[in-house]
Amino acid sequence: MNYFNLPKIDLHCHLDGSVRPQTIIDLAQEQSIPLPSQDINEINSLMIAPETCQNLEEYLMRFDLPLSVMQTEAGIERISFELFEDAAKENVKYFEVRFGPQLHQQQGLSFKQIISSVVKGMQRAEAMYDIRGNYILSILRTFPKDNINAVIDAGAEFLGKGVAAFDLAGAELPGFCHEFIPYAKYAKEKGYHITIHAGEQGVGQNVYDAVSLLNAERVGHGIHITGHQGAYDLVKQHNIGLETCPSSNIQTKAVDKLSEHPVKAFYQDNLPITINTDNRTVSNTTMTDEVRKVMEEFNLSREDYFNIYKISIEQAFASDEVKQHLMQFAE
Ligand SMILES: O=c1[nH]cnc2c1ncn2[C@H]1C[C@H](O)[C@@H](CO)O1
Ligand SMILES: [Zn+2]
Repeated sequence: MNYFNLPKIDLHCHLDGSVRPQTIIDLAQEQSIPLPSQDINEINSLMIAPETCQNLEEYLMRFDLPLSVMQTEAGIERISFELFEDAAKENVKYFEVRFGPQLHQQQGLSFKQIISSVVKGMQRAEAMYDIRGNYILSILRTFPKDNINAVIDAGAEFLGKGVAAFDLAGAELPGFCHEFIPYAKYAKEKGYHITIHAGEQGVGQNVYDAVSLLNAERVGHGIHITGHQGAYDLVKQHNIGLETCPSSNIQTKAVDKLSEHPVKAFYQDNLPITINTDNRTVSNTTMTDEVRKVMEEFNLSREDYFNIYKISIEQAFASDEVKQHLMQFAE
């Protein structure tokens, strides 16, 4: 099967984990930021999380370098444009990209400037290519909470105009959801969709909490519902979208190898699974690669692929008009 040509939908991809290495070099030069090397291969290998990663925390250390050049409006706009361009060129028809506005204030940008820059880059790509998208605002779970509502307020202006949802990301501790109830409630009241990274690092209860306490409509990863019957049943009962990211899960040791990934078992049990990249540079992947890996490892057919494509449409935080557009590509 030609995986490159298949129409694809990516609902879980981080902007800062998906920066082109050459862009890091260009922007560092423009912004007079010293780099450990000027060699593109060296920069690339500094950003890719190695197979020897022990856990999610080690994986997350790869984001400092890209973030160092994502502190100006022009840099952020360019990186957003290029990510949508890269995705469009491999036939991604709809793309939800997430990022943490709190990580882009090192040089004093306001949340409005930051969010407006990512949206502008996305819209420039949408005008040039056959791709549609939305942004998801990720709050870092380990950061101080005093500016979370300011992020939500700044993003609310862009709802329906490039921003669609609220997320929690970063290291996953057991029980983290309890601390974020008022923030998720506030985001929901403002009109955000809710997706939460949960059940990535072994804690199925976190998925249960994300759905029951934070009103999550989808969860990032969610794979550890396998060890928690209550979470599994809740996901099934409420048709909660599971944003699986197989390569990333292997790097963070969420699973030991692809054959042990529960994505096929979930699919066979009619859970709404989607296939996504998580971080194109840090996980050294594309949607073409993720789809190929899953289909080949689990012997999925073309019909299975389009079932998953349609689940992604159903789970997308997109307008009805965009969903209708995406249905044109379905078989
Ligand atoms: O897979 C992930 N799990 C939890 N947090 C993640 C993952 N990938 C990236 N992040 C974090 C690191 C980024 O700096 C942040 C915003 O994109 O989100
Ligand atoms: Zn993620």
